[in-house]
Amino acid sequence: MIKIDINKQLHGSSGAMNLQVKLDINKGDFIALSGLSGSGKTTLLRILAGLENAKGFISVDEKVWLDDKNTLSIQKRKIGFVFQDYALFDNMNVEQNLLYVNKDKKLAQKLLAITELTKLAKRLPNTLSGGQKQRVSLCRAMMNNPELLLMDEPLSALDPSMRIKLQNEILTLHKEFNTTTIMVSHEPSEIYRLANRVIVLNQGKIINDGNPTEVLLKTSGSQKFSFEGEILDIIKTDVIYIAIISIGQQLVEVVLCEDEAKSFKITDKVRVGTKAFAPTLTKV
Ligand SMILES: Nc1ncnc2c1ncn2[C@@H]1O[C@H](COP(=O)(O)OP(=O)(O)OP(=O)(O)O)[C@@H](O)[C@H]1O
Repeated sequence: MIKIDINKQLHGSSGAMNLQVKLDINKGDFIALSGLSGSGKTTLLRILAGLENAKGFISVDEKVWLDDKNTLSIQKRKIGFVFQDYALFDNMNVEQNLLYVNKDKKLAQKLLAITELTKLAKRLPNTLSGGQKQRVSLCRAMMNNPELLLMDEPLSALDPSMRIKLQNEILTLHKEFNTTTIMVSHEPSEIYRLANRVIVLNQGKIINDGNPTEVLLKTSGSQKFSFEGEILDIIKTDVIYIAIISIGQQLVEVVLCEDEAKSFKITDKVRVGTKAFAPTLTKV
């Protein structure tokens, strides 16, 4: 069990903001940490890693990492940290990057095999693709036998097919080592696939905490579908108005009556929902 009860005064984009997080995490949990830009996600990970100080309390399996009197140093916390920008040692090959953390060759070989990197063990990082580099940094984080694996948007720089490949490898590693994990992610499909719990931060506070279905499913009442989008245009035709809304990569049209049209404006963020049709699926 990991117990967290911390606070830290931050300089948010609109003035002072108190990061205040109280949280118990079960061993083996995979937590997705989500929330708007500037809500405090990275700072929370950095506090857990010991890279940043804060007031409060952190304990991992009864061992105190932070309290009023003591702050356990980064080196003494069993943490694995995976950053968006890989942060590998460029002058060391893949295997050396792993063995730098821990000389356990057997573990290094196992991790490289799981992530299909065995053949690349002697290559330098700058000869690897982004996806391969991120697999190396994931392996390197696991070399520490971490009690807590922290990942800050590790897949956001990768293209969609590489993202899915890496998601599968993260899942395989999680099944194999059962490492308690906190991963910053904004991607619902990624969160759904990987996490068993989602925590949403806003202005430094937890505003939502639950399983992915509870937190991510945005339909309510009798709504069958609901998507978030932005109004790009509102066009008046004979008697009705048509709102052009961008949702992901697509544009959709929604018919509005005059009163509705007047209550929205271009650039409004909206939720498009529907109640009364039976959806069909076709492969694309
Ligand atoms: N050490 C610090 N002292 C004071 N303020 C800080 C400190 N570190 C970060 N901040 C501020 O706290 C706010 C939260 O930053 P943080 O990077 O944690 O947000 P985030 O949720 O990770 O955002 P993003 O999704 O954009 O990465 C920002 O406004 C930032 O400028």
